[in-house]
Amino acid sequence: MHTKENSCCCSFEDCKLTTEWLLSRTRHRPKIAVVCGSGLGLLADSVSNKQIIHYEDIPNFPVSTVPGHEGCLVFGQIKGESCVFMQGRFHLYEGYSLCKVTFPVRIFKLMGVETIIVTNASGGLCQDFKVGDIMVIKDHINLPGFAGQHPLCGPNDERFGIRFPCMSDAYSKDLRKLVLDITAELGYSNFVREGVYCMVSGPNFETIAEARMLHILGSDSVGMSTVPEVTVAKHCGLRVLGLSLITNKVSLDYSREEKVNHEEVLHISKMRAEMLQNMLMTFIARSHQVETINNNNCIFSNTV
Ligand SMILES: O=P(O)(O)O[C@H]1O[C@H](CO)[C@@H](O)[C@H]1O
Ligand SMILES: Nc1nc2[nH]cnc2c(=O)[nH]1
Repeated sequence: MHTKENSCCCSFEDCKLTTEWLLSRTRHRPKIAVVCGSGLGLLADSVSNKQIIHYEDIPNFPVSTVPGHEGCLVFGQIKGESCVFMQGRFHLYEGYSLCKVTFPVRIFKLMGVETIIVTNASGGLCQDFKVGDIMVIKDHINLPGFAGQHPLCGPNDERFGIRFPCMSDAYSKDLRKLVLDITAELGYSNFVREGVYCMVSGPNFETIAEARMLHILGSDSVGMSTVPEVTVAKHCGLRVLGLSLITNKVSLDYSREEKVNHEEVLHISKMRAEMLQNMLMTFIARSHQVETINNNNCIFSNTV
């Protein structure tokens, strides 16, 4: 639980220091950030004029501890658009506070990023979903947040955003429409869905009773990430697109014998990364078509 004393390990000044360090080491000025989910680091393969910076070299940055999360920032361009890819994200179950988990999102904001694309691997709860489907995230359920594990708990720094941000439109409707149009053009509509992602803390996968409960609550897929990053992104006025790769079907039935494991998650992610990459490249090239920036909350913008 957060207390007043330990609630913020990543102050505005810490963020500023890290941002200045990065801006002094790269000429890239990304407008789009992509967070790569488990096994999805390959998404950065199509970046041109690459510059790679390892997390361990960046002041205040956490390091990746989970297989399938490489642990570096990849700066460069996709079809002329300046981007940064996070090859490796941080999770609550790694022992990081949610301030640390979401630290990179604030750094991106301070660097001048306007749009964040958050990807993940998740388990399908919706019975219509198949392994390998891609779910465009329409909304989320912040289950740890209900219990006080929330990245915005603690003193609110108005330079990032307001105390009580609205979350009913966390995932930009315009960006969702654009990505759905693109998937139709690419002929991917048969395996692209829209749905609600639920975050649990992990690290264990769900019991059957838990999975049934999440399904009844309206979750279409479940994972152990994304929601803190999206919450902080929305708080500071970034436009958000969320894409969830269904790597396994979550069992709702005591008679099912299949058992999920992380290796299988990584295997499916790698198999589907190319398709996701095609979607992302086209999306990034056309994202400027959607001009509406969610800047209502943040009073601080790229003036570090
Ligand atoms: O959400 P990402 O980072 O894609 O990873 C997902 O895959 C891992 C479990 O296999 C968990 O970390 C879960 O959250
Ligand atoms: N909690 C959870 N996270 C996942 N990440 C990938 N698959 C799953 C899953 O089935 N459950």
